[in-house]
Amino acid sequence: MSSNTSSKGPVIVITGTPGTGKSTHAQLLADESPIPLKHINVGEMVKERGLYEVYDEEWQSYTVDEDKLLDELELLVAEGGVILDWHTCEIFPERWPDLVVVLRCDHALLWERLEKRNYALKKIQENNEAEIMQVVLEEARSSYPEEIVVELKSEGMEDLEGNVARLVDWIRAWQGDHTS
Ligand SMILES: Nc1ncnc2c1ncn2[C@@H]1O[C@H](COP(=O)(O)OP(=O)(O)O)[C@@H](O)[C@H]1O
Repeated sequence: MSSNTSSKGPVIVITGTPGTGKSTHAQLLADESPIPLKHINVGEMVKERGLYEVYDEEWQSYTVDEDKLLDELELLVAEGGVILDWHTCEIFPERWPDLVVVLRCDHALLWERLEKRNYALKKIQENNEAEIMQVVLEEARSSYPEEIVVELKSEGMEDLEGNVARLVDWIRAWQGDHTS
């Protein structure tokens, strides 16, 4: 069980390979949630607050300073009512999330989305392969209890709307369980 049972809102992790739709889902969920939720784009936070050790030019990515990042996030998570949006989740302590959503996307569609972002070919290939091998899903399953990990398809607008409606229902149920 999460440590956030008495807090003002649940802690929801939205994870998945880059391009699967995490930020799109997190933003819509924050807009539609019956409880105010703060959308934390962890990748942006790492960049803005300098929570990294080096920037790797070759892979166009940051090597995150995990201790610093966890210290910053701990304060936000302790308050509750947050969506943690990141392409990896295993560094978040098991006690943090009430729900871990893993978004999935057909790899050919994902390739197109990442091309539109002008990612280098090598980075597109790496992410494409990670999606095929369901790396993030396995990571989530090995880091958190089975019952809080949910795999959702994110290929079209109907998926997005259906997923967010389902998550809003989950938040209402959470609210019911945590209101005395
Ligand atoms: N379910 C979906 N249906 C249609 N387009 C989507 C869906 N999910 C994401 N997209 C599109 O794919 C791109 C990547 O989405 P984004 O939310 O930025 O992914 P992530 O945060 O996982 O990197 C965006 O252009 C977004 O509009």
